[in-house]
Amino acid sequence: MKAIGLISGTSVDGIDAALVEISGAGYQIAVELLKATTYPYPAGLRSRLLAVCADQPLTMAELATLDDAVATQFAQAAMALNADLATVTLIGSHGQTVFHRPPQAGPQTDSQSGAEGLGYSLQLGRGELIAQLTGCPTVSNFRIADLALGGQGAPLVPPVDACLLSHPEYDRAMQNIGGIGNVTYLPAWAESDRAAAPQGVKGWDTGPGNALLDWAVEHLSAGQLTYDRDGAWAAQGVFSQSLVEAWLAHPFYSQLPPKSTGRELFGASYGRQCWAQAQAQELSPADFLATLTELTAVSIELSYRQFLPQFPQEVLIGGGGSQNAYLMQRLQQRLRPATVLTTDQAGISSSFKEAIAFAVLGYWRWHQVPGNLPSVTGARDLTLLGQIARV
Ligand SMILES: Nc1ncnc2c1ncn2[C@@H]1O[C@H](COP(=O)(O)OP(=O)(O)OP(=O)(O)O)[C@@H](O)[C@H]1O
Ligand SMILES: CC(=O)N[C@H]1[C@@H]2OC[C@@H](O2)[C@@H](O)[C@@H]1O[C@H](C)C(=O)O
Repeated sequence: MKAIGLISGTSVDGIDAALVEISGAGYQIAVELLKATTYPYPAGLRSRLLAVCADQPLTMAELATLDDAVATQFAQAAMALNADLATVTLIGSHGQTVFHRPPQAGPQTDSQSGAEGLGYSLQLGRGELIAQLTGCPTVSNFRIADLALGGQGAPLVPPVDACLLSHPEYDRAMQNIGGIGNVTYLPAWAESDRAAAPQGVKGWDTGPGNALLDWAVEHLSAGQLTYDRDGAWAAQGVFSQSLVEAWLAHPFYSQLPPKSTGRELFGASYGRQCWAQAQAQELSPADFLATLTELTAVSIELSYRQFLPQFPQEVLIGGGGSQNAYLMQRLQQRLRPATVLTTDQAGISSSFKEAIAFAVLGYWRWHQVPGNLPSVTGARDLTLLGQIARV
């Protein structure tokens, strides 16, 4: 069947849309990318979303308006693919995360809530409106069922990574570097074993990916730039080892998986603290960007050394960070002796892998195949992910 996957990630840079042909059943699926595009948010909507992610208060009426503005942009992103939507069976839409609270260990602090320690995650862009605007049944709200089972609700892409990127003979790690970084550990998985769910797959958020870097670039360029293209600015600086070490004392890095995070920990407010510390050490803007880039690279390395069952032979990088040449160079250095490649080199688009994944998660929901992996999210059980809005 033809399906469309839509996502705007924690970078809030725009909506990735992928039209795919999916065949097969369960975990034995084949996915072909037919068309893909990135549909940027209008600048005003992007800055509003970033402000909301940074805890700017909003009324319920404003929330409703924002939700529908996001859904409208998502529908337009699907239409921008210029595909014949009558031939598309479903859209799998992740939406825009504006709030993510992982499950809390220990006693619930809010005595008003009966839901002890459960996580909560809010993605804007309601599927019902996307379905009405595009005429395609739309699966959305993928994270909530896993959260209700005590899971992190994230990352959700690892089982799709397992299907698309596992090697039959050796272990791999797939590292996504979007706004936040997340890893999927992929044990060797032979074609002949694929009738059953993948065994031993792990995955968690490793910490900041590009979110802090993007904040810093925007701040240092007084809003003229939104990201460090190819890492060219950072490459002109020298990183501060002492600051990287100080930042690595953040408790998130030593927390045992399953774990997930977001802009709540590694957003604008944390960026401002880091910049104040960098200024106290008289770091130049380029040194500061090099130091943030190093934090991303070292936090990934440490995460592997602390928590992976074994250090992988091969690491595949996906997401926008794979296009940052300076970051890729630092990762190659830090992840030795592993071979560091991009997912493109394994046949899957690094820019559109997550959009493809939400088409697959939609396909699994459509065919009643559980989409979460408790070994990744920590949920009590497998469950169907997503709610279907029909037209
Ligand atoms: N040529 C490039 N050079 C450097 N960085 C780049 C380049 N292209 C993209 N990026 C970075 O990648 C980011 C977007 O990455 P991506 O689209 O994977 O993030 P996302 O999907 O929003 O995040 P997440 O995976 O956390 O949900 C941009 O904000 C930018 O920082
Ligand atoms: C709550 C949320 O939106 N989390 C994102 C975020 O961006 C990267 C990382 O943190 C990952 O855990 C997740 O996204 C991908 C698509 C996932 O669920 O696999």
